[in-house]
Formats: sequence, structure tokens, C-alpha cells
Amino acid sequence: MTPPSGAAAAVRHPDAPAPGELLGSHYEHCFGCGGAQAHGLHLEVRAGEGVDVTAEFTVRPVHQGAPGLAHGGVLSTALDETMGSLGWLMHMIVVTGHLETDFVRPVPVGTVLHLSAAVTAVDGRKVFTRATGRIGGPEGPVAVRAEALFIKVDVEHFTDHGRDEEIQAAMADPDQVRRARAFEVNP
Ligand SMILES: CCCCCCCCCCCCCCCC(=O)SCCNC(=O)CCNC(=O)[C@H](O)C(C)(C)COP(=O)(O)OP(=O)(O)OC[C@H]1O[C@@H](n2cnc3c(N)ncnc32)[C@H](O)[C@@H]1OP(=O)(O)O
Repeated sequence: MTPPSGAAAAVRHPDAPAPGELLGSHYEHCFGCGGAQAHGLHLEVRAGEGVDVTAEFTVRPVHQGAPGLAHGGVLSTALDETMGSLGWLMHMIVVTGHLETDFVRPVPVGTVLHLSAAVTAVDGRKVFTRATGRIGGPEGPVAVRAEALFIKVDVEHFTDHGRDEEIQAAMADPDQVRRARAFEVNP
């Protein structure tokens, strides 16, 4: 998870959402950010000044592992989704290759997890990222943190491997922004 010595700093795309702007969902059925997933995380991710984002995730009863506590896998998903959304600030489509999570504090149901994530380096198709989730406020104690390696892919990654009915529906999505996010592969 350590970027190689020749890795470069991330470059914000000139057409990236402005700092403070919501990124919106890349796919309405995404478990992380989609509005159509009843039990999903409904993450709303906001662009930062650089190649960084913030997001909030409210832990609901459907997200439990132990009684009254968030499931660790769900927390990893929140971190994964937040870091994955960084690709849009560089106008890259990326997928998670490797993700590691530290669970520092239990996260009760009802908690708002305040997430922040940034790209630490880019090396060819490899995008190195880091994220934290805090409770009690954006400056509160760290409950979870993660590092992940994302790999840049082309849209064929989805069209070749995704189930056809969902791919066809995504391609016909009338939402211009979401469609652009799904198909934008320009550097
Ligand atoms: C029509 C509809 C369109 C919809 C458009 C939607 C757009 C918006 C989607 C966003 C979605 C986000 C959602 C949240 C993030 C997920 O949850 S993504 C889902 C979970 N992830 C996956 O399913 C990925 C599954 N894995 C794979 O498909 C392939 O292994 C990968 C990751 C594409 C890599 O395969 P590859 O392209 O053949 O690349 P490969 O040459 O093996 O590796 C490239 C480099 O990465 C390194 N690497 C690869 N994997 C690893 C690893 N696990 N550990 C360490 N290094 C690795 C390699 O060593 C290599 O390094 P170099 O040799 O260049 O130094």
C-alpha cells in the first residue's frame, strides 16, 4: 500500500465538481450512494479543494452487526465508496483492487459517520487513497480508517462483466450527469 518512489501527486480535473459541491450518485442502484437502494448507505459525497472529498453516513438499524452496532463490513463499504468517488475528481473510472480497514471504535446505530478521503499518489493506473471516519462530528474521534488501492479501468470493465439487463438500463439512464460519470473515461 506504499506508493512507489516514482508515483505522482493526483491532479484535479479542470471539469471536476467545485469545492463544496455534491458529487451525486454514479448509479442509482449502487449500495453505497444510490437512492434506489432502500437499505443502502445513501452516501452523499462532497468535493474538497484538492483531490479529496467528505461524506456523511448515518448508521441505520439495517446496517447492524452486533446489537445496536454497525457491521464492520458496512463501515468498510462506506470507506470504500467514499474513496472510490475520488476518481470522479480526476475524471477516471476506478475500481477497488485492495482495501484495508482499521476499526478503532465501535459505531452505534444512529451515529453519523463523518468521512473524509484523499488520493495520496497516482502511479500509472494505480490510485492510492486514504480515508477516515469520525464520530461525534467532523473533528470527532476516529472510529474507522482505511487505505485502498484503486485501479483505473475502461467502461468495458462494466459492459464486459456486468449483467446485461442492468448495463442496458444504465446506458439508457436519462440522468445526464450520472451517464457522464458512468462513461467519462477522458484523462
Ligand atoms: C455501463 C455501466 C457503466 C457503469 C460505470 C460506473 C462507474 C463508477 C464505478 C465506481 C464504482 C465504485 C464502487 C466502489 C468501489 C467498488 O466497490 S469497485 C468493485 C470491487 N472491485 C472489483 O470488482 C475489482 C475486481 N478486480 C478486477 O476487475 C481486476 O483485478 C482489476 C482491479 C481491474 C485489475 O485487473 P487488470 O486491469 O488486469 O490490471 P492488472 O494489470 O492486474 O493490475 C494493474 C496494476 O495494479 C496492481 N494491482 C491490481 N490489483 C491489485 C491488488 N489487489 N493489490 C495490489 N496491487 C494490485 C497490479 O500489480 C498492477 O500493478 P503494476 O504492474 O502496474 O505496477
